[in-house]
Amino acid sequence: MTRTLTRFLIEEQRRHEHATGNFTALVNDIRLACKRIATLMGKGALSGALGEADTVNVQGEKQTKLDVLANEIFIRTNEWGGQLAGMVSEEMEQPYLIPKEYPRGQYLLLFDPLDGSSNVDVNMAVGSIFSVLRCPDGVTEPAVEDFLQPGTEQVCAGYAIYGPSTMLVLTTGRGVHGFTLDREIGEFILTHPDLRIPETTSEFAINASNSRHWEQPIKRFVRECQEGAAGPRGRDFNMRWIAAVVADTHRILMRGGVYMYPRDRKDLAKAGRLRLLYEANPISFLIEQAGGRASTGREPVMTVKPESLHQRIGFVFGTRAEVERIERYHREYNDFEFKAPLFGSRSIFSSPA
Ligand SMILES: O=P(O)(O)OC[C@H]1O[C@](O)(COP(=O)(O)O)[C@@H](O)[C@@H]1O
Ligand SMILES: [Mg+2]
Ligand SMILES: [Mg+2]
Repeated sequence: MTRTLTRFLIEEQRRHEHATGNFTALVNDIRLACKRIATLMGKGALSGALGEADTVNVQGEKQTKLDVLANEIFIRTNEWGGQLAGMVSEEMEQPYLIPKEYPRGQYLLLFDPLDGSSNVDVNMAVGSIFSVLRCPDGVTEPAVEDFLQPGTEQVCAGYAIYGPSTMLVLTTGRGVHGFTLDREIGEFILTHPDLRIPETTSEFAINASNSRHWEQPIKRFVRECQEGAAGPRGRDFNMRWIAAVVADTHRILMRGGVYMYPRDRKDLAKAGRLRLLYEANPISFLIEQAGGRASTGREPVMTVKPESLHQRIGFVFGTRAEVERIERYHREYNDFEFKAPLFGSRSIFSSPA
């Protein structure tokens, strides 16, 4: 008999002598929210919910109608169960506290209800990303600070990807496991147990239209990939960019690769494009649990102490050896920066372009 997500969660729960079942119930509610969004996404234009809403979120981005609906689904599906004390969403400026008519629990849920919003109207893969933290003991009305926990404090992280098939991929700190939605029985079936990222890769992902804003270490890494067999890497690389980090993450968990949305000079006020708490941290937990590495380019993402709910961060993740190479290029560049007068324009960092 195939193993369902429900069975997987119960078996995980049985491993913890003092487990109350609250965590299992929480993940089951998150699963239901993702199924509801999958059904909505599957309707496409028939849902009548394509296009932009006339609202702007805290990031200053125009919201799509589906951003708003997906957010509503996550809130309504998870608020009443009794496992949560509060939630944080990409689409809401302040934390959402569980209404008084519902019991409050010991967990905090942080999520990106719809990732890859720019793909929605063109029927491309999108997803939902979530991270679960413990609410500090004795806190029933969590304040912003209670959510600002480093990624290492996550008890669970995952995403749902709404593609040709709907999958849910998660970790509770014991490996990464992928479940495929069997639409006939409405249950997620364990189809990809113990995902491991391959040790080597010839695939990189970055939005090349930003190249003039990149810092030198990223320019060097991408240039060397593009030079391929004719350059210092001595082999050819291919490029992919889905414009939905959840889908780029899924590809990398399936067959390896390296994703970069680095800190750049496009908007110096922003430390990057992706959000630390509900995009970079949950993806980092998954990637590291699958044997990869997740970094800002300079340090592991999950050790970064968050300062605000919607802070952005430079993000590089995937096949460990490639991320370590990018980190080495940053260190070498920092060293070079301090000794610049000696090297002039002939250095490995000076881009020919
Ligand atoms: O438009 P760009 O620069 O390619 O950025 C794409 C990136 O932005 C995102 O769409 C941001 O996420 P949201 O869609 O949740 O806002 C990422 O998923 C994706 O990797
Ligand atoms: Mg997103
Ligand atoms: Mg989003």
